[in-house]
Parts: sequence; C-alpha cells; structure tokens
Amino acid sequence: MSTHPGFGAHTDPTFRSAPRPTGEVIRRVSVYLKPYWYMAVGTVACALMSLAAGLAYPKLTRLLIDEVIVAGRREWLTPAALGLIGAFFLREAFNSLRIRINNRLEQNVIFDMRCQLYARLQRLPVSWFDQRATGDVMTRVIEDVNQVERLLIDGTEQGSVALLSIVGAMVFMWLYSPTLTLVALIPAPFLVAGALWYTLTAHRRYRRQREAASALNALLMDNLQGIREVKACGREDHEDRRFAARADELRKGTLTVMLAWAWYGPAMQFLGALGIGLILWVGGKLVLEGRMEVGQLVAFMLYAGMFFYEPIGRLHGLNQMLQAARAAAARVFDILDTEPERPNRKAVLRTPVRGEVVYEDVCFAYPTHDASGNIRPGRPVLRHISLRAEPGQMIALVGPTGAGKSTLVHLLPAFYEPTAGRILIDGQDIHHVRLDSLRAHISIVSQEPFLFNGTVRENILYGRLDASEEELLAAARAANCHEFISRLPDGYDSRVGERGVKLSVGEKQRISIARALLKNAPILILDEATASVDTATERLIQEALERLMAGRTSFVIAHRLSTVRRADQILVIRQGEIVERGTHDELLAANGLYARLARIQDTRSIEESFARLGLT
Ligand SMILES: Nc1ncnc2c1ncn2[C@@H]1O[C@H](COP(=O)(O)OP(=O)(O)OP(=O)(O)O)[C@@H](O)[C@H]1O
Repeated sequence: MSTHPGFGAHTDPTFRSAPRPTGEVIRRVSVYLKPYWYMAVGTVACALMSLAAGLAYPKLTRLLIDEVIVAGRREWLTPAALGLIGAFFLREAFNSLRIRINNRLEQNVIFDMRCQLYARLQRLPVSWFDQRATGDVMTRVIEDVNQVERLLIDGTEQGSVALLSIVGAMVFMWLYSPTLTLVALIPAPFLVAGALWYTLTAHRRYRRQREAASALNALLMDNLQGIREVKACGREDHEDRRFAARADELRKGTLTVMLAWAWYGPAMQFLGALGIGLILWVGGKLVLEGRMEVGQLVAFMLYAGMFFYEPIGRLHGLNQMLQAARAAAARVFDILDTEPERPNRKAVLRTPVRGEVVYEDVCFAYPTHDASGNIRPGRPVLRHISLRAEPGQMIALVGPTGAGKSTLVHLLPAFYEPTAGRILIDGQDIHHVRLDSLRAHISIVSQEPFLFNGTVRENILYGRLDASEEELLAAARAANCHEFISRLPDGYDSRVGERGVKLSVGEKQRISIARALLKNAPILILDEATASVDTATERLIQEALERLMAGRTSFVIAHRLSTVRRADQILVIRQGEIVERGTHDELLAANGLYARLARIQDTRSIEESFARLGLT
C-alpha cells in the first residue's frame, strides 16, 4: 500500500476560519431577515397561535377529567371531547401555515445570502483564488450557507416559541400549584450546566467536521478535473485510497459531533423525565392528601411535559444547530469580509482608448501567506520593468520558462497589483481606474483557452453579450472557425462540453479568437499556443490572429521565432528583468542573447532554445 499522502493531503491551517462570537454571528445573520420582516412576523405569529391552541389542551383535559368524568356530567362529555379535538385541529392548522411561510422565508434568505456571497467571491483578487482549493470554496457557497440559514430561521422561530412556551407553561403551572412548580424546576440547574458544556466545547468539533467536508470536496473536484491524468497514470486504486482517507476524516469528524450529542441529548431528556417523576411523586402525595384534584395533576404534568421540558429539549437541539451554524458562518464571513479587488475606484479610461501602454519601473512579487495567515509579498518575480508600447504596436515577449512573461502581462488587466512602479494606458495610471472600465478595453487569448460548458454560440458571445447574429458570424469567419462550426451536428448550438473537451486545441483557440474579435478591445494580450497543431491549422490560426491584432496594441508571449520577427519591439526577459529590447534586426545586430537564440532556433520553441543554451 502506498504511503504517499497525495496532493494537498492536509487542510491548509492558514485558511482556517477563526471562531466568531455568537453575538456577532446572530447580529450579522439577522440582517438578512430585514427585507422579509413581515414573513418573520407571520411565522412567529402562526407559531404563537399554534402554541396558544396547544396550551388549551391540558386545561380542557383537566375539565374533562374533573368536571365531566369525576363529576359524572355525561351531557358534557361530547362537547368537551370535541373542544379538545378542535384545539388540536387549530394547533396543526396554524402549524401548517407556519411551515409554509417559514419555507418561503428560508429559501429567500438562502438565495440572498448565496447570491451576495457569490458576488463577493467573483470580485476577490485572483491571488485569493490562487491560494484556495475550488472544492473548499464550493462547500462554503453551497453547504455552509444552508447551515447558517438554519440558525437564522429555525433558530429565531423555534427559540422564541420555545421560550414563550416555557414562560406560558410556568404561569399555568404556578396557578395550579406553586409547590409542584418549584419541584419541576429542580433539574433546571443541571440542564443549564449541560447546555453550557455543550456550547463551550462545540466549535472545535463542528470546525473539524466542516473542514473535513471541504477537504473531501476539494479532492473530488481536483480529481474529476484531472480524470485523464488519473487514468493515464493508472492511479485509480491510489485515488481510491486518497478518497477513502479524506472520507474517513469526515466520518471521524461527524462521529465526534454525534458522540457529543449522544451524551448530551439523552442526558438532557433524562433530566426532563426526572422532573416528571418528581412531579408525580410529590403531586401524587398532594392528591392523596386531598390538596389537589387528579385532573389538576394530569394537566400540570401535561404542561410540564409538553410545554416546559419538551421546549427545553428543543432549546438544546437549537444549541446544537447554533454551534454548527457558528462554524459555517465563520467560513462564510471569511469570504464576505475579504476586501474585493480595487473597491471604491471612480475613474474610467478616457475613450476612445488609443492603446498606448507604458510600464514605469514596475516590480512585482506574488503575495504569500505566513503561518498566521498574514499576507506578504513573496520573492520578486518582476524587477524594474519599464516599457512603452505605441498604439497599434506589437510587442513580443520572449524568455525562458518561468522568466515572468505571463506575470508581466497579467499586471495590465490588474489580475495582480504591482508592488512598485506604475502602469499607464494613454497616460492614465490604471491603478486609479475602475476594473470594469480597464478590462473592457483589454482582450486576452490564452494558450489553453477556457470555454464554458455551453454552446459554441454562447462561448463566442461571451465577448459581447448583445452582439447581433451578423456580428457573431463575421467574428467567427474572421477567426477562421465558421467552417468547422458549421460542420458540427448542431452548428453554433453544439455543446462544447466542460472546458471545451469536445473540441480540439486548435478549434478552441479559434473560438477564443472569435470571442476576442467580438469584444473588439483596443489592447490585446496573446499567449501563443505551444501545442503542436498541424501546419494547415496553424496557418488558419495565424491568419485569425493577424486579423485580431490589426490596429490593436498587442502583447504577445511568443513561442515561435516567426511571430517574433514581425514584432515592432521584442523584449527579452530573464529572471524578471528585461535584458534586451529592440526589433529583430536590431537585436541580431547587437549580437547578444537574442542573436544566439535566433541562430539555434529551428523548429523548436523559443523556450526550448533557451534551455539548449543553458539559460533559465
Ligand atoms: N500564481 C502564482 N503564485 C505564485 N507564484 C507564481 C504564480 N504564477 C507564477 N508564479 C511564479 O512566478 C514566476 C514567473 O512565472 P510566469 O508564469 O510569469 O513565467 P513565464 O515566463 O510566463 O513562464 P512560461 O513561459 O513557462 O509560462 C515563476 O517562478 C512562477 O513559479
């Protein structure tokens, strides 16, 4: 059996959600109830009506026993029994209404909370996603939100009704017999002590369970995405074991929660039963001594059992729910409390954007997290980058793998913020510009384009949702993809599968070029595909790219010398620095690194040539 623990076998403690005080959780969660206050009032009102009808039941029982059966009033038997049935009917009728309002309220609140969470999630910086497992984030949005909501709806309603029930029952009980009421209160201190123990120890248990669920989801997500690698390496058995290890963590975590409840729940129930026993004991004596009627004792026991101990038991159940919700809320609030990328920017790019791009002494390091979860810059990846791209120019970036080419271009749409220096578009510092305005003017075509699991049409229209059919077809033709799309079984309405698995790399590339053409942004970032496509396809892609680049400022991460030759400027990047710059001819004449590279470049990619020169 393999001892290899597998990728990311442990939950990263850096991203543990710290426990939040119960008060904060309740206060923040209640905000979601505000827009539906009338529903909340409705559900509590129905619960109270149901409770009132219920409270009549012991009283009617006493009447039936003492005033009808014991007193021998035969004629009152039917009306009293009907009254009792009527009280039950009313109780359940209000209950049904309460459940219906409650369900609607619950689903509205989940919807709002989930949408708000997703909206925040989408606006978090790319670096935030770099550090998280997708499965973990999904667990927070889908499962944790449900848990939080349970606290909110069930908690508020059941909690308030249980409390009122306890108070109401105590009033009736006191009216029947103050002595017996004091007897009924004997188990109370133990009930409170039990609740305190459970509350104070619960967070750890629930956090472990939530983290285990997240870790399992993260693994599942990763493996489903990498199913081809799993199969190609024949790692099914290995993955079975990894899955079992995480599922076992979840099993253990859930069992810990259940074990605590297995002690706590029955112990609290027993204390309630003990109370009933004590009431019967002392109450029996009172009846035997003629100080209490049998019907009164029965009514007292019903109040104590149904409206005193039972709601206390429910409060304990609620406590369990509250603790689960606290753990889940901490994970949800972690996302809601993370600062979105560039909040509060007002400025927009002055239009029409000509496409002049300037980097002034830009430095960058990817953010990392230290052991206590604080963010700080890691090792420098870009050092003192300065460049100027005139409108419409093509800038080619070449350099060994890991040199920082992708990082350099990713600063332009502000996927990451420079640690020093500034970037200007048409003389405007992009740091002060709203992200929607900035990104609307930049198109990106990446090496492995991402297609959404929809139709070809939807994927192209992603570039501009309101484009007309003619514009869509024109973009597809210009991107040389109209022909192959027309040959697909459903044409533009064919589904591309997850990440576009049903299409070849060359086809995906052209669809993403069509998307960029439709977006029609003045600045283009292009990561040339390295995947080998046949010469005919390569020519089609090249043609499409030339149409796309025409009249736009383009940053091309070039992998082929043929592309670089046509560039207005070539930037040679090594270890985060621009080491040479100029046109192809200028760089050849300078007889530096680029010239050495050009000399050995044949059919291999530029990166391979760098490697052959022994350069990193
Ligand atoms: N999201 C990230 N978080 C932390 N470090 C990163 C991240 N992305 C890249 N790096 C690191 O930054 C450095 C530059 O990476 P970058 O992807 O910019 O190189 P590149 O020149 O584009 O390489 P390639 O041609 O292989 O794509 C590398 O050392 C890489 O390990």
